[in-house]
Amino acid sequence: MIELNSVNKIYRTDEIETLALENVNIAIEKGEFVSVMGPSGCGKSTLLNIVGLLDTPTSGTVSIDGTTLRKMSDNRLAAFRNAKLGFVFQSFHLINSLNVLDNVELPLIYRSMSASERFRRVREVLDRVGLSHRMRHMPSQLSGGQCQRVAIARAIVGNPEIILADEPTGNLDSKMGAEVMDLLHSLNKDDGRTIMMVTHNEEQAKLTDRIIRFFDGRQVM
Ligand SMILES: Nc1ncnc2c1ncn2[C@@H]1O[C@H](COP(=O)(O)OP(=O)(O)OP(=O)(O)O)[C@@H](O)[C@H]1O
Repeated sequence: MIELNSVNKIYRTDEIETLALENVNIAIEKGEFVSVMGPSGCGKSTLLNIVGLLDTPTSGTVSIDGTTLRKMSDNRLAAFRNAKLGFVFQSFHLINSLNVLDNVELPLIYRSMSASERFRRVREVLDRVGLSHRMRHMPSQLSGGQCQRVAIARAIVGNPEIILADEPTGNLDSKMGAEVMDLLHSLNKDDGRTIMMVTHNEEQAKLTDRIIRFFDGRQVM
């Protein structure tokens, strides 16, 4: 379902070239929960950005559900990303000036949905993450774990098949981290969503279906 073939990514600055990904070949099946691990600077975020269509490989191809993404226009790419992918980040990336409801509603604004339909959907996902009673709170009035659950609600509100999570528990204590992991496992097992998660936490990675390890831009077995 997610397929990377011979993907290379080179960052060029005036002074140096960095080969951030070298000949990466990955296939992730629908419904899999995969962890990506490796030391700092080995290319994990680059990989997630490429799978998330936020960046393009220097060479090689990325396809999602059989659609090869190289040839798409920016507009189509944005629509594809909005429909297929949900993102969760280490530092939540909530908009601090918007309340929980408005943050979660954001991905739906670009869809042709009535306001009442959008509200119904936001309520549904906030119920799913156990936070509908915090709908009118601002992010600053929530705990870190609650912020991450709001971010997860925002990631799933558009019903994407794939969730890309970049160190989703990196800013949380172990109890809140465990709650967020339980939620991700439920989104995988109960809702059948495919999850690709970058993590530094070996214990969490062991509980996923598969660990992809990187070192210096290359996959290691
Ligand atoms: N925009 C950029 N321009 C130049 N070099 C970059 C850029 N982004 C990343 N790199 C380099 O590419 C390599 C891979 O970086 P990446 O952020 O993917 O690593 P990472 O494994 O996610 O690291 P961390 O665990 O510290 O977040 C690093 O050597 C980094 O310095």
